[in-house]
Amino acid sequence: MTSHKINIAARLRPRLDNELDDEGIQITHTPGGPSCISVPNPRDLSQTVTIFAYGVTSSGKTHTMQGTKAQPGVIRRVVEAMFLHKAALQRSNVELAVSYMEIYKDDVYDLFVNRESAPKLPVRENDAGQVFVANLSSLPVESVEEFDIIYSLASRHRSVGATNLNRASSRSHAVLTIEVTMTDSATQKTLTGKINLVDLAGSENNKLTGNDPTRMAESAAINKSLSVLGQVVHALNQGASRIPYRNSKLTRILQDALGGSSVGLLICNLAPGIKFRQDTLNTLNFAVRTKNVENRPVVNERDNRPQAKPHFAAIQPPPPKLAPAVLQVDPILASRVVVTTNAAPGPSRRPRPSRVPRISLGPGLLPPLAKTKSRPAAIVEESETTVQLTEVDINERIAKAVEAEVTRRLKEREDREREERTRLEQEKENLALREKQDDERRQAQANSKLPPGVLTPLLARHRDLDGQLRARLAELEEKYERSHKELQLADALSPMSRKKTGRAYVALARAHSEKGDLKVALELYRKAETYVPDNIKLRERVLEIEWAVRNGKEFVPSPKKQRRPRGKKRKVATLNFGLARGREEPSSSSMMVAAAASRQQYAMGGCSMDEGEGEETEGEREVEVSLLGRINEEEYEGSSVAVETPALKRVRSEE
Ligand SMILES: Nc1ncnc2c1ncn2[C@@H]1O[C@H](COP(=O)(O)OP(=O)(O)OP(=O)(O)O)[C@@H](O)[C@H]1O
Repeated sequence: MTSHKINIAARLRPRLDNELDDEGIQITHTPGGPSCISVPNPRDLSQTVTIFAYGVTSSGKTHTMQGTKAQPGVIRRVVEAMFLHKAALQRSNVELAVSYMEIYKDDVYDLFVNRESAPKLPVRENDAGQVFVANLSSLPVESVEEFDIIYSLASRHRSVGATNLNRASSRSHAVLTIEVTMTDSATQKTLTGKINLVDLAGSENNKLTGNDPTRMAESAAINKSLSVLGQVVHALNQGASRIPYRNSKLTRILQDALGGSSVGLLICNLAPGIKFRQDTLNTLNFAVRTKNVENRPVVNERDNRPQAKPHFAAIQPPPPKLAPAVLQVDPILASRVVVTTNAAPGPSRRPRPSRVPRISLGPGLLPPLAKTKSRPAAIVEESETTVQLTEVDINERIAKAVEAEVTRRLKEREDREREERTRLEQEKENLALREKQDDERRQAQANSKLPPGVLTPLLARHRDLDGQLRARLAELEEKYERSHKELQLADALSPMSRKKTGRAYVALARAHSEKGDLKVALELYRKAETYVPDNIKLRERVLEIEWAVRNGKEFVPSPKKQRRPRGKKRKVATLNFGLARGREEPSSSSMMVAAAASRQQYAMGGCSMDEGEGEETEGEREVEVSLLGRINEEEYEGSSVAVETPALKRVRSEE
């Protein structure tokens, strides 16, 4: 099914005899072209033209806008043209003023102010919905030469940096605005307008530009703002209900040039070469999308003559006297909204919501003509009845609406102020409460403090204990490691070898203990224990030495008996040797000899054994036998010392 759009026609009746020609509506007919009905809109005080240069970095945007002395750029040419035009206008007084700003990393700076001292300027919106940069200086210029001086000085303040692609790359978006005020001396009408000349920073690929961290940060801000610019254009083309102008300062400032009431011109700067192919495509795509953005330019005219008298003033009673506040805003609200029709062929777009905040209409106020198309039935009816109203009625209604609006705004302001006061009071209370809590906490801390001098010794003791504990742990670990290894070794040995090793350790330990080297002796005794774990005497010796070491006491081993001459010992040892070799069942006497010999050997190893004559007990004997078993004389040769014990004597005498 094909769709048809509704065609719209407008018919303006001629003025009646008693109506003044106040030029409230102007119609322009172009033969064969579109006709235009325009109504002045005091809410939009500027007729604006915006020219902006767009393209990848190093594509020639600055060259296009700024140019050189030999090849002047767009800015110089525009100013020249304006002054030429000014000179041609004999009857009018034309004034030009220039402002110049840059948007660097999404902050706005005045380029007429020295960069070091330039503050960030806020972007604001006035009551009529127009966006402006607050505190931006505007300098009047009288000639092209004067402009040249001002402009070249200000351009030096612009943020420029070297990249791989451009040794003088603009790091900011620059917006130069020329405001024109033209007053016709004869008619006292003032026309205002302005032209924005924008040198955008170029989109950047950090790989190609080789940016350092500073440049990267700038590049991120540039790319982000350009991306928002693309989103704005896209949203405008889609007829979106929300246009993201506020997402960057660039789009916010250029709001009027993008879907607003200004005439726009986009210059696409393209860089040659294959490395810019994708950027060229991007730029051209952006241009195609921007081409579809519709702006609604208006003529801005202000009438400086005294206000025309209201119609039917002679026959109607005077309008009611309004409050002073109402009278102040009356001229603004008495105007009507802009209605611009364009009969040019082409696809019509969905209506976009106006960016300009409109004053809410009170009951009885005539709805604007532009809205009649989509008004609900109730409003349509009302508008039909209001056709019969006189000018006085209309003024009365307007006055009432204004009054209502002013009251509403005042109330709103009061509410806001009240909220702010409440918030501040609440904050104060919170602060006081927090301070009180802090004080209480501090007080509690102070009260809970220990008396001076108590904590220090405790801590010191704690530190000492800590150190002791750590040392003990290290010692235990080391011991465990060692004993573990020793145990493994002991397990691997045959019983005989274990005994031999045990004896060797005992002998060494004894030697050290005699030298007074108790710690080493203790270690060696412990090692010996690993190999002969069941020896009670050995255990006792270990405990004794441990105690002596722990308490710093001297350890006095039991005194050694006088050693027997070597020959004698050999004799005994030979006897024992015979026993061992023969593997005979030992007789009780030979057992005694073995026991006696073993006792000698053990004593030589250093264990505390009773070596006193005739003092040998049954228990000792058992220990000796169990520890040493059969003695192999050769094992002890060289280190053994024979002692003539009473038991040995007995054995001898029996033999
Ligand atoms: N039409 C041109 N004729 C001769 N030289 C040009 C032209 N356009 C650009 N250039 C040269 O190319 C270089 C880059 O140009 P320019 O600085 O204007 O690029 P840009 O797009 O502003 O870059 P950026 O975004 O990095 O600021 C400059 O040296 C400039 O003189």
